[in-house]
Amino acid sequence: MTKPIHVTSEIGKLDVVLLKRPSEEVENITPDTMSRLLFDDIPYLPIAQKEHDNFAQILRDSGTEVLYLDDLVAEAIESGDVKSSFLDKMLSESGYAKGCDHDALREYLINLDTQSMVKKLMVGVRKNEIDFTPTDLVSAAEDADYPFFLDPMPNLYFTRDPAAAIGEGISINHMTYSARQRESMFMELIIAKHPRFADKGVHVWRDRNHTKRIEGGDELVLNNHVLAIGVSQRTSATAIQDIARNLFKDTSGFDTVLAISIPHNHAMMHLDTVFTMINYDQFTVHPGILGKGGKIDTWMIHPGNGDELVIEHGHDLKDALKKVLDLDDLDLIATGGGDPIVAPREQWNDGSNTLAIAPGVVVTYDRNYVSNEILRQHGIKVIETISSELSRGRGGPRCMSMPLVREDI
Ligand SMILES: NC(=O)NCCC[C@H](N)C(=O)O
Repeated sequence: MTKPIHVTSEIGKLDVVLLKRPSEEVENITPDTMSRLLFDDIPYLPIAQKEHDNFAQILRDSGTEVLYLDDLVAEAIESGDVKSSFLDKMLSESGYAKGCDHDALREYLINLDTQSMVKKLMVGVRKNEIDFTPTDLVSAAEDADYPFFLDPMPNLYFTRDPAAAIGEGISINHMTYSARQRESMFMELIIAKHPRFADKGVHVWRDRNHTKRIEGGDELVLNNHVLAIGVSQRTSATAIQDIARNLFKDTSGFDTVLAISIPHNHAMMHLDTVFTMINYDQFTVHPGILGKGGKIDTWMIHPGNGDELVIEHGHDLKDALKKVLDLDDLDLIATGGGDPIVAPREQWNDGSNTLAIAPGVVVTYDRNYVSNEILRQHGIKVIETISSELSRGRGGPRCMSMPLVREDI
């Protein structure tokens, strides 16, 4: 029987995927909180939902089973009978370990049915929702005008980042910014308590109880023994070495981690915003990540003695990919055709962030029409999804999907 998690490539036919339909958490973004919540604008929710439904339907029409995060979380809570303990953990990680505001929030949330409680945790709790005025010292010292008890989690529709499926296991991530750190609690809960995953032999290659950061947008499964990881704004060297050690010593089958350095900025926050695998030997690459003469820093990591890692530094992405994939040649397809105006414009709206649903078949945003046409010229089948509002969160089709099962290639 297929395992609940089985991902041995970026391109094998997508059988099962995890999505999160954007909901009212997006309507809790304000101009004041926008940049801290990692958004560049405020999406218009009804259109964002229509666009997301369109994306989900494309996947279903391609034979993919679509699971939704909030459903799995509610089912895991019910099945594990952990409503109370999960709520306490969430409140604690939201800054309310105890005290009168903890008690008021707890009272409000625990009395909701499980689905409503889960939704509320994701959407956030505004101060005016609860008839309660904190009188404790800590609250008095805080900004009285701040509108939320619990911050919204508007980035949840980017299911790619809080966790990553690798082989028959998962990395559950300690994320970089506080705006997203609580998100991975949901996947931790699902793996531990949901009947589809719990006690089904899902390995946790690295859990979220770390201080060093890693995010799923940086974790690309190139094949059944090679993982590429971005050295980025969101993923640290320590976390890369940690997960490499765990993969090498466990039963993962992985023997190579290829770390790829990318610029540390918001537009290119993860490796998958600038580089994705779309066929056995074809990749999208944003030319902005390549330095003089097309150079880029890479580190090929292999197991050494005991816990040691053997690390080989290089400067050529194509060479490194040819080596780890055992290919004579490969096709790096430049976003926007490498045009100095088109490439950064389309990359900004995730023109490099393609989701492969089978070898040579990708889902992309329709707005990146230059890059889409170039992909077609390179023989790729491109299925476009509508994208005016979803793209305001700075993530594309790969960011919005977490593959759980792919066919082997
Ligand atoms: N893998 C990705 O690149 N995900 C996009 C995440 C966008 C989100 N607003 C963030 O900044 O984390």
